[in-house]
Amino acid sequence: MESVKIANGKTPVLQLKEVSVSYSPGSFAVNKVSTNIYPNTITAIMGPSGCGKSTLLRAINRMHDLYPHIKTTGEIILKGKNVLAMDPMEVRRMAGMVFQQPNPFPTMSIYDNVLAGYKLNGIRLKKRERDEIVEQSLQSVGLWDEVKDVMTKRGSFLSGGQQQRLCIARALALNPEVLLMDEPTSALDPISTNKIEELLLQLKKDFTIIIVTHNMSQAARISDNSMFMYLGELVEHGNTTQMFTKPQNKRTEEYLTGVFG
Ligand SMILES: Nc1ncnc2c1ncn2[C@@H]1O[C@H](COP(=O)(O)OP(=O)(O)OP(=O)(O)O)[C@@H](O)[C@H]1O
Repeated sequence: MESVKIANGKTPVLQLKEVSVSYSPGSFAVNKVSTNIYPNTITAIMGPSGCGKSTLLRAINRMHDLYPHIKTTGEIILKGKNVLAMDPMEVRRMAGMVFQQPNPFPTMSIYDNVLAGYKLNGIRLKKRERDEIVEQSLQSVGLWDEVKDVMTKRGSFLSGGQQQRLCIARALALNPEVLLMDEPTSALDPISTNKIEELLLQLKKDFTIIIVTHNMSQAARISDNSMFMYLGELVEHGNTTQMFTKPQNKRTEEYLTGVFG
């Protein structure tokens, strides 16, 4: 398993040690995945449908906790903290999640949507702090100029691409250590997709991003490193350019060349 080539001289922001997830006893949707994710990188998780990409992403921010029958084992260390032993609310503050379908809270204003994480965490802020966080978060996703005069309108008033940028702003508002994105552009048109891709390249200067994608050209365009998963296992994790030109594993090569997928 490739790991040296992805180290960027910094301490890993996220460490996975033999992480397994099972939906039913004896079968593993994610099977002993171990690797490190380094700061200020974009990591693409690729692999055929059902290989465990979303399951792994959800394990990182403890979303499986909502269902007691789902068992997660191994160690997930985020910024030195043991995710599986932490308060799930704190984990979700440190590991922001963005989904395939833009999901702003439909009855909330754009302004309140950006601050939703604070509300859920019961964190009270002064009006000046709220205004600052909203402006800064919307600026960082390039949405401020488009929405600053319609801040009281509902999030659902925006276009799909704008809604997705609002959801990214909502995650960034909490200043997460890692941004987890599950196929964030697959419901968007090419122009909105392009905008999000450019945005992610900007955001990696300040954040660490993990993105599940079925779109190999997207992975090649924006990611520094790629993980290839197959049947719940992490087959290869390496520098994206290297993986696309010289995959180490035959399965990775077959997937990338379209033999299966
Ligand atoms: N809630 C669930 N209950 C039971 N099994 C599940 C559940 N969610 C996923 N699985 C199973 O776990 C395995 C991994 O699914 P997962 O959704 O993580 O794969 P994926 O690689 O993200 O797939 P896709 O690319 O199609 O989104 C699959 O066999 C799937 O059927």
